[in-house]
Amino acid sequence: MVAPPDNDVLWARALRHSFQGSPALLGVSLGVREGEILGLLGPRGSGKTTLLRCLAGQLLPDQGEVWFNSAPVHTLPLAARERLRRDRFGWIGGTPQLLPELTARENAALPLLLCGIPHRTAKTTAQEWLDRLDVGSVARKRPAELLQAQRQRVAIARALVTLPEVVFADEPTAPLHRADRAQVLRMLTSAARSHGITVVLATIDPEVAAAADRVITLVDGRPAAAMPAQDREGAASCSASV
Ligand SMILES: Nc1ncnc2c1ncn2[C@@H]1O[C@H](COP(=O)(O)OP(=O)(O)OP(=O)(O)O)[C@@H](O)[C@H]1O
Repeated sequence: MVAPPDNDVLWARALRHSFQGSPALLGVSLGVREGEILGLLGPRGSGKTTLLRCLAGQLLPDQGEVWFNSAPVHTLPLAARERLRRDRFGWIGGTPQLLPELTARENAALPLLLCGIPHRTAKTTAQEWLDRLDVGSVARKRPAELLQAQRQRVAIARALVTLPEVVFADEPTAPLHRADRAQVLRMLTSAARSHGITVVLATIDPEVAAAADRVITLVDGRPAAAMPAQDREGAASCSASV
């Protein structure tokens, strides 16, 4: 096994994965530096979510390696990967999945409570993040009473509330109206930058990817730059800016 470079917080080598024989990742290698915002840009079905899930330890790749802070993730047993996800990572999906019986503030506070933070502190910290994301005024409402855009802001607050080392964001602005997108993206990136949080941001939208420090374009399960030239021409609509 080759050890990853010391300055990469996340490092993946030659990741391959198929679902029921149909390939989703065809050999992706990448490194993410501490505090970096890395964009993964690609059309639907290009493997962005599968790559994020492998990097986050949610999914074990069929082949290849994932390292976090110079320790292998792909060889960890399930319970250790779940701990890693709970304690060190945050996840923002394209559809906010909040617990319906909890208020917005309780949802945002949940990761802190799971880490054993006292209730009062967890509530105060969650409220601060909701305020920062402009949903402080709906903190006592339950998800069913919120607009989809508000639910997504709560989900983003929940992902940031523990100040995780890495946030994986899979189309984080997808449920938002166009006017809201830039603002929410700015909040996410400025919160990440001010706390030194590394972000891996998957998106289909080049405007969203432009918020990243560096962009890797995926096409058909591999980085566009790694494709043979004749294939790359066909994928010119989402060209790489690595
Ligand atoms: N759980 C799954 N079961 C079966 N096939 C899957 C599963 N997840 C992804 N795939 C397939 O793997 C390929 C890559 O999908 P993936 O979701 O990683 O791409 P994506 O770039 O994130 O696309 P999207 O923007 O649509 O989410 C697609 O062909 C998809 O249909």
